[in-house]
Amino acid sequence: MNLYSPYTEFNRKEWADLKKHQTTLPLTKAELEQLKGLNEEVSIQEVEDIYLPLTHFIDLYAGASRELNHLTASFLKKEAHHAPYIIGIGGSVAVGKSTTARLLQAMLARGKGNPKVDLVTTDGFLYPNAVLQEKGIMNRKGFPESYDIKSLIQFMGDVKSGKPEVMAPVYSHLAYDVIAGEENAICQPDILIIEGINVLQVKKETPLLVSDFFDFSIYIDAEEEHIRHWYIERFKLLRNTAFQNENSFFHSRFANLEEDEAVLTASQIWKDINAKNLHENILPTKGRARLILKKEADHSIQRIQLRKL
Ligand SMILES: Nc1ncnc2c1ncn2[C@@H]1O[C@H](COP(=O)(O)OP(=O)(O)O)[C@@H](O)[C@H]1O
Ligand SMILES: CC(C)(COP(=O)(O)O)[C@@H](O)C(=O)NCCC(=O)O
Repeated sequence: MNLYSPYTEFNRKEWADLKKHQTTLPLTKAELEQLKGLNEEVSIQEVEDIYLPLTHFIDLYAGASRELNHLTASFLKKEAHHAPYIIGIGGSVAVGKSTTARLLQAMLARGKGNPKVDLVTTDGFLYPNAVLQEKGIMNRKGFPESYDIKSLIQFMGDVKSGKPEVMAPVYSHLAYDVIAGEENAICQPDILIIEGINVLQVKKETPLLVSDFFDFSIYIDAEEEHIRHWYIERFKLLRNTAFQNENSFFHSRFANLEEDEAVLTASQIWKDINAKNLHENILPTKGRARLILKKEADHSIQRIQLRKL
């Protein structure tokens, strides 16, 4: 007997067949290049097969959610306030969350009525390095205790309740730290995408969860061996690019590593930090996502699972 699964599963072709006929691609190849992260592969075919049906589906959901807000307000004899449609994107370090988030942002913004779509990453809510050092958890960056989860939940609540301007702190991968005094203003977007490894986590210390504010959620999935490989390849690329910048936190540590040393270093960081975090805190949240996108070794999405309930 097959166990009940809360997900309906599609292979790539089945999913691609769901796209509306005669839809023109909202992105050019050049724009796609700009949105791609380091060591990420996304083809125009991927946009057509995966992201076009996905954008259409989210558009439908967002429209229905706006309608529901109006119905609820009318029932309560209140004015409907501006509540953004919030999409959470989770998954491992180096799985390609930021590429998916940027692609969705660009495509949703080109949809009917040209909605205002903002994107925030949860790394801005990491404690600054000085605080992590004080707490003795500098090697736990990305683990639940390294985030100021209360500020993140306050931020989500303020955005969802339609505050005219909510400030999001900014993280720099170059400085490997939150940038003191730098913030992005989030001003009543129609859609907010929030991306980060921790967005689907259940933390007992706070009565509310980040995901309580989500209208839709996506988990980017792949076999660990692929993600590990992507992490190491990206580290090798960073050694020749970002780490060469003298302002990079990693400049003095990693810029002059030989190739084999770089592979060893990246493998060690993966094993000690990111793989541990994946097993303990990220993978267990997969089943909480509305949609799971499973990537193969070439980064292409080949399996899509959509929650039935
Ligand atoms: N040390 C680094 N220096 C510069 N950029 C980095 C560094 N580490 C990660 N990045 C970039 O930061 C972004 C987020 O990376 P990550 O948190 O691993 O999530 P994902 O790969 O799932 O988007 C990616 O675009 C990646 O290329
Ligand atoms: C900053 C991150 C924790 C990701 O943060 P996110 O935006 O997912 O909240 C991650 O990219 C990271 O730096 N991890 C620490 C180990 C490492 O340097 O790979």
